[in-house]
Amino acid sequence: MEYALLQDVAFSSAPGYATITKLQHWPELPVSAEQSLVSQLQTTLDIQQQVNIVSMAVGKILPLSALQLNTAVGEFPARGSQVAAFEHRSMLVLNQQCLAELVYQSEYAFTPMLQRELLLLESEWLFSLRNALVVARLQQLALKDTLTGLGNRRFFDDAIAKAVLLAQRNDSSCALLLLDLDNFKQVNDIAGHAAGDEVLLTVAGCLRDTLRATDSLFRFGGDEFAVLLSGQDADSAQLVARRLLKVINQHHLCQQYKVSASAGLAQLKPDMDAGRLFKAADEALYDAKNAGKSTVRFA
Ligand SMILES: Nc1nc2c(ncn2[C@@H]2O[C@H](COP(=O)(O)OP(=O)(O)OP(=O)(O)O)[C@@H](O)[C@H]2O)c(=O)[nH]1
Repeated sequence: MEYALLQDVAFSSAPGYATITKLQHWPELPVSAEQSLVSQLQTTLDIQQQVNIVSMAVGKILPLSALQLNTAVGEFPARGSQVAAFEHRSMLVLNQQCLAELVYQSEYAFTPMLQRELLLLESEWLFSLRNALVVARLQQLALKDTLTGLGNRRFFDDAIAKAVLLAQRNDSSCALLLLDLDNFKQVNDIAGHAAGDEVLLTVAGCLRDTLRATDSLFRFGGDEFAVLLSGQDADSAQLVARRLLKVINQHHLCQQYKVSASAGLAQLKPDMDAGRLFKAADEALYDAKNAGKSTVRFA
């Protein structure tokens, strides 16, 4: 079970450099200096914390300016990292599986002897890192729609609650757009489930390409999608909604299958909580469907 999941965490491509921040803010770690690196790493399954532990250990070998772990589940710079003159990259491999890439930066050159020391240190990390990657991957999977990779309903429930709280605290805008495809069922009925999946992937692609923040996109299952808009995007939500519908409705695959999208849009008002915002958008979507589909209605 564990090893099958590991296929998922395989590092497929080497990401680029990450943004790095200042050295003096490196935090104190809640582990004693006497503990071995392995036992320190075993205290946490959090990748970021493991990176911070390793960066402290590397700091005892050489004056380190930056450390970043690049994985299939994200990039993890050690807090306090800053760009330096010399860089050394190392692939972390366990049982012939590439777990991650580790990027070191220092104002001092990485001599062959230093590289050997770093290799020894890396070897102490591999099992803890493998376990942390599996956990991170499972957490990601639990929040993602398997077909499109968009956030799922569980992710959405959490995200809308946070977005509403944030908007209320900052006195900023927040809007919710609910989309439902029109005539989607017939794609499955006429062209088969695979063609239906292709249409759903196409719509997800249209949403991704049209919107900036992909983490505000969700699929609830079936042919229902949600878009959470915050700040300036929420202020121009009507424009965004019309643009999204246009992109979907004009896509050649949607036209081929005569699929379009209907949408309901609601803006957060002072007396609303997340539940009421959702209800308002849902009612607007219902109105859009009743109005003959392929249109957007505003709450
Ligand atoms: N291909 C595919 N179909 C799915 C998936 N999930 C749900 N469906 C199908 O999506 C359809 C959604 O039904 P409806 O929303 O009633 O279909 P519709 O034709 O768009 O109805 P209107 O919204 O009234 O236009 C059902 O036939 C489901 O079986 C999926 O992951 N892949």
